[in-house]
Amino acid sequence: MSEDAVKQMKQAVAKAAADRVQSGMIVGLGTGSTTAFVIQFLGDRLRKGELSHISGVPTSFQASVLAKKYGIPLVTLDDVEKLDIAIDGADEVDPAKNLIKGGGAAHTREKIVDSLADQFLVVVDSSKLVPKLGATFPVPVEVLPFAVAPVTHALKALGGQPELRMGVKKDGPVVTDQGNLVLDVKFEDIPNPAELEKTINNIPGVVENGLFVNVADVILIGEIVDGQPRVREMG
Ligand SMILES: O=C[C@H](O)[C@H](O)[C@H](O)COP(=O)(O)O
Repeated sequence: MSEDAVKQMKQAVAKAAADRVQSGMIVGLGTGSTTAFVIQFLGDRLRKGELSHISGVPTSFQASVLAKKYGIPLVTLDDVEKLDIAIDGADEVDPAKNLIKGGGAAHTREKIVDSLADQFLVVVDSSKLVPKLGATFPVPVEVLPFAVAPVTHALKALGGQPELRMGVKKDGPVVTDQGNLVLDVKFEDIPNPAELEKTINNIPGVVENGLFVNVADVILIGEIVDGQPRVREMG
């Protein structure tokens, strides 16, 4: 699939998601290349007067910067108890609507914000659909720097192959918005994602992992059909 085709799929699904937001809503703003388009489209709708009085809860520094750029007023979790909708991307989606997230190291805040929404809407291009979680993507695990060694041992004991995520255009490891590190853990098989999500989070020193089980309400998929971008909802 060409880069241009992937961009078209992301834009199509992002527009469909932004069109579902209504005036007055409190909206969780996800992180990543797909949700960057969502934030841009929400800004466009505000500017055109199609939408008014929305507030965004950003899931990362990136989302916050983009929301400010596109004129979306922001609130924090100190200001609101719940959200009307959260729109977020994913790295993998299985047929049961379970996800792997955290390719941008933002999964900790994303899980908090996404789980507080009345509706958690996931936006992906068709390349993210997998028959089973873990097929193409490792599970990102945010870890306190102090605990990287013991958490690495514990993840190996669970059958995973953890690798410290390294920076691009920055020497040394990726540091999350919370000041922690990320271990990307490849598992040969994830027979029970719900159980693995809980087991990993139970390791002392783990802040949060990127398995999102039973949290997504709606999955919108951008795809190319007969050369044209199209959006469908996972049944
Ligand atoms: O940490 C990042 C997030 O979980 C993203 O939502 C996820 O990595 C998908 O990003 P993208 O839309 O860029 O593929």
